[in-house]
Amino acid sequence: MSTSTVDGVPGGTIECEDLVRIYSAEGIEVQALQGLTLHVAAGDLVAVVGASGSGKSTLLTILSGLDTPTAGRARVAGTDLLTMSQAQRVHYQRRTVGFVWQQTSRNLLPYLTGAENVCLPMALAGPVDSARAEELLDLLGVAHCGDKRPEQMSGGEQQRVAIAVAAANTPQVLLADEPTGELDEATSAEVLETLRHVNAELGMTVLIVTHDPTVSEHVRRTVQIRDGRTSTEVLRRRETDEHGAERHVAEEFAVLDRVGRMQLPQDFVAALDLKDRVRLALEPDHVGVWRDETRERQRHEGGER
Ligand SMILES: Nc1ncnc2c1ncn2[C@@H]1O[C@H](COP(=O)(O)OP(=O)(O)OP(=O)(O)O)[C@@H](O)[C@H]1O
Repeated sequence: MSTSTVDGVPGGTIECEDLVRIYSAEGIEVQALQGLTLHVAAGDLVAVVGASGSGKSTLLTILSGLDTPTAGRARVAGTDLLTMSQAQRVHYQRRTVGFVWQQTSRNLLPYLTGAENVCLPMALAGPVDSARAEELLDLLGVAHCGDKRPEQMSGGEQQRVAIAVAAANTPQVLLADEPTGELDEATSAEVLETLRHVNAELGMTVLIVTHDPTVSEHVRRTVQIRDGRTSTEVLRRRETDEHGAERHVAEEFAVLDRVGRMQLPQDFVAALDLKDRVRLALEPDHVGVWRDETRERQRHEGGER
């Protein structure tokens, strides 16, 4: 297969600094994002994971240009999401970013075939290149769905065609909101591999938002959101030992913001029963964090008196 028409544009960066989103409903304010900072390099493949209500969908809605943050900075592929005009927003949504949503009904029109669905975003943005649509479906392993309507496809096929739709206008960034939410484990793995393929073959930056922790096995970088802020990250890489054997190495990092704030992973806090106040010490090459024994001592002495 020729790659001449499916060549992508180089991926775009995602830069979020101190992002805040406050929803007000009937006098009650909810801080869905509380100063979230996230930087994604061009061409990277990143998963954002977090519990229900942690702010994942809010972040994705902002990155897709459907919502505006209350405060902070957000730039995607050089577009400032806080100051863009209406015309820029339309261009941004048609050309700069592509989206895959959890619900297939939001991704594909039921009365169009797979190929027609892929051609639709092209028609909205300019001339239709049906050869490119076919090549995209082929690249994503769903060429056989070109003539089928969504109801004639399996859930996994629908999501892979949806990825082709999202990639139709060669966006620099592809955003996926719970793309495997309605799929079983094996089909989920297939869809995640398809996103990985899009990233590797077309060079698009791919950001997947999910509550599914197994996604981290398919991506290089997993960012955890907690209470509307990025808390920890896991980076995965392949390493070859001196005998030539390949192994996967996963390292956990905490995210430090501009003013030096970070969140300790929940399991670290629980393991050492850390609460209220911790003792800190700067060592030559690391920072030590201990339980506040002084408080316990004072409490103990107070009890003895
Ligand atoms: N339109 C809205 N109006 C009021 N509050 C909202 C709105 N959208 C989200 N929220 C609140 O903001 C917080 C973050 O919600 P968000 O949907 O971003 O979380 P999430 O991590 O995507 O959760 P889930 O995995 O359940 O979709 C939650 O407390 C939610 O109730």
